[in-house]
Amino acid sequence: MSLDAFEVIGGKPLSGAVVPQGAKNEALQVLCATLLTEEPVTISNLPDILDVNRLLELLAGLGVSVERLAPGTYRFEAKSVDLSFFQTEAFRRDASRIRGSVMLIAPLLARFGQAFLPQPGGDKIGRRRLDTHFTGLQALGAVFNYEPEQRQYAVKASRLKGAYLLMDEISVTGTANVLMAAVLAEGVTQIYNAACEPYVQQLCRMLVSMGAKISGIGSNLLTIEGVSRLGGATHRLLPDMIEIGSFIGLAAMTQSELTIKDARIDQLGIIPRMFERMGVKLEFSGDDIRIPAQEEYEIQTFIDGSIMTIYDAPWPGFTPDLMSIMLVLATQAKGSVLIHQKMFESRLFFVDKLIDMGAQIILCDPHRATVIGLGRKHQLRGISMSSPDIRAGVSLLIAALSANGRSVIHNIHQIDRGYENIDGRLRSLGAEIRRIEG
Ligand SMILES: CC(=O)N[C@H]1[C@@H](OP(=O)(O)OP(=O)(O)OC[C@H]2O[C@@H](n3ccc(=O)[nH]c3=O)[C@H](O)[C@@H]2O)O[C@H](CO)[C@@H](O)[C@@H]1O
Ligand SMILES: C=C(OP(=O)(O)O)C(=O)O
Repeated sequence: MSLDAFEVIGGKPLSGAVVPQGAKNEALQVLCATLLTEEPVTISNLPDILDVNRLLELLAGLGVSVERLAPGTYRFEAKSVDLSFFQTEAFRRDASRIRGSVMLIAPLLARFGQAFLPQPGGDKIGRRRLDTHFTGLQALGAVFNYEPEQRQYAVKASRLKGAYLLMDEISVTGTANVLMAAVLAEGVTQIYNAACEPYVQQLCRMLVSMGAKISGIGSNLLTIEGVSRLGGATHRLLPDMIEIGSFIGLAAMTQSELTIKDARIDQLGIIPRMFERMGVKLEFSGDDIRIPAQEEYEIQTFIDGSIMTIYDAPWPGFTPDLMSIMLVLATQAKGSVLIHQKMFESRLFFVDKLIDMGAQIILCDPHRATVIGLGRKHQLRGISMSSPDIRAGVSLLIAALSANGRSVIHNIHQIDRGYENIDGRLRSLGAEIRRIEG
């Protein structure tokens, strides 16, 4: 049996400073982009997490030279790419484990004229369609084929030609894919209704430093003038904004004083403001965020006195990946909030575990949950539970750290997908947590 569970003894305030890891979702994009050139690309601040390590293995399998220069810093050289790797069982297995593998498609299509992909993995949080990716690539001239029996996607193109694209939804990885095809396409491409999350902006910046011509970075209209080849680059990942939000939630729930160092506050959009709406005090000093120990926090109401709603939206709206953290945070707040998870259909079901721990939550439907904050009148109680997805997993971990007594969280490889050495870092803040068989 593997050590796939955490044992947590909760109820202890933590204290200290944390440096956020590099952003998981940015890492998955820029790693795929290394395939766009035969010249060396060096990327630093890569987090040591399951999803990144799996993608590194996929790149190595494709023949990319992957050289670790220092912890978190790697040099990539995609000089001789081996497309026969697509036919291997290793490729099928590893590519279907992570969501990020979907972004291998466009760079391979753009540089070698073909790509295959099994149904990519990632969180099981409801339907996650890929239509936007493929209709975008088709508009640039690719021929697309889906084999339903094998759940396998294939694309081919002898040449890609720039076009005007109105994306049918704002997709983060979809935008990244089409963008990576467009940079090497002939002529001008416009991507309207593009996603503009910091992950996508960072990918654009790295592509520009490789020689791509992109304007409109940070907006929902990207204009790309294709070039015939791209060169090498050096790129550093932003701190992971979802991890930053997770630590803010952790500090408030456990009444701890924590400092998040080098948080790139300028890149966090409305994330800090949303925590402030939940009553969490934040102090900004330079690029650090200090969360003072707070006995209680009170959820604000809207100006007219009506109940607060927190809902997700494409950037610059509030990221769906922090909705579970907001929900758990609300369980101990003073006041009530409606959590409205608009994007994903199965991301709120973990509330059952919080209810078992003593939280007051009404799951209205798969997208909405009303939380009636306990206002610290009762502490949550430790229980045994299983982590359904990465963010629910961390939310349950936060709940367990704030709860009275012992909790066991199973299925923690879900958390390890996106949080580097989370138990070690929590221990250094004073948490009682260890890995056990599960
Ligand atoms: C590896 C990676 O980067 N994963 C992130 C990426 O996933 P990913 O790129 O897979 O997610 P998409 O942006 O494509 O869309 C997410 C889901 O929301 C739906 N949708 C999308 C836009 C919209 O306005 N309304 C709507 O309902 C889509 O149909 C899809 O089911 O972006 C998601 C949305 O920020 C994040 O949760 C994931 O962590
Ligand atoms: C949903 C997430 O990841 P993925 O898209 O890799 O499943 C996430 O990071 O919250």
